Amino acid sequence: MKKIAVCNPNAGKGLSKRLLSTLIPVLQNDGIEIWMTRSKHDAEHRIRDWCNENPDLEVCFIISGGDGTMHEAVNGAAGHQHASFASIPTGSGNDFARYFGGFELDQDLSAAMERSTLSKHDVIRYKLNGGQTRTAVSNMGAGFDAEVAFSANQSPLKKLLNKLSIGKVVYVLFLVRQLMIFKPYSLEVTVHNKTFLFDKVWFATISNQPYYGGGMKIAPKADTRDGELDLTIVHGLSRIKFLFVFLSVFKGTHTKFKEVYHLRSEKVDLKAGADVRVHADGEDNGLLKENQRLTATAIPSEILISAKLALDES
Ligand SMILES: Nc1ncnc2c1ncn2[C@@H]1O[C@H](COP(=O)(O)OP(=O)(O)OP(=O)(O)O)[C@@H](O)[C@H]1O
Repeated sequence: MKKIAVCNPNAGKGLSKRLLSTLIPVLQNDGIEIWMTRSKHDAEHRIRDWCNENPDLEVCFIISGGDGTMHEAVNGAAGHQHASFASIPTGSGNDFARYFGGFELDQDLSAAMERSTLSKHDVIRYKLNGGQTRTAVSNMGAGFDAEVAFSANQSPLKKLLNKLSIGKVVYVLFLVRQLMIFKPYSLEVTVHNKTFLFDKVWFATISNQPYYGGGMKIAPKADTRDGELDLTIVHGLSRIKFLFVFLSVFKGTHTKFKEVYHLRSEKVDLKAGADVRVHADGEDNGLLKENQRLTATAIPSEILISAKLALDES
């Protein structure tokens, strides 16, 4: 099988650049083709071009980066019947690798991949504001969390703090800022042909697997082999209580609060009462426009993942 390593030097708040000096000789030694991404969306475009030129070749895209790079890779390869994916987690969040299992930087990668398991998993197929259909692997969401990530990533402060190796501080600063200014919104949710209205929503997350935001267990029981999506809505809270509940997501204990609504369905349809920012696998997807829809469907056994451990063994 052809193996292509797609390496994002920008992942891990720049840390990846240093890690790549260890990784590249290993990849070269294993005879793996190496692509360095040159900009945002580069991985997606190059993978799409490669798949169009080689529709019948079996390929494993080994992603050295975080969840955003994996998101781009999976979208680039959409429709290619013979693609699989593996992760060498060098991002900041790495929720894909946290759940599926990633490969280490300095090991004999080819040998490790020989011993690994290939398994099929569900993905989230979604449409925003009636636009193009896209895929998320781990999760997507609308509201507070998407706004924190967006504003932190836009900020010139981020570059400066990354240089000082304290890049995570910028998220804390923007979390506090959003906590003060975020305006909870109303949300119409349609599942199983029934429509529910939620008021004062802080965020709504659609999960394929438990983790998001770098290890927060937002949907503790989500499973990528059940053909369903887990919807979590946090609503009707004061700012102070929201902070408390948001922090409890790290442990997955938020589910006991009455303001945290959860359900499981193969399809979810959301309509917001205001413009709300959306992320997919932590990547900014722009705004869900007022009175427009975000529809998400679980596509069973759609993605082939090469991982160090079968999930049953982990
Ligand atoms: N050469 C590059 N220069 C600038 N940005 C890039 C480059 N290559 C990829 N990117 C972008 O870098 C962003 C961050 O990548 P990624 O999400 O993989 O890392 P991360 O944010 O550190 O990890 P995680 O998503 O797991 O928290 C993505 O939006 C991706 O499109």
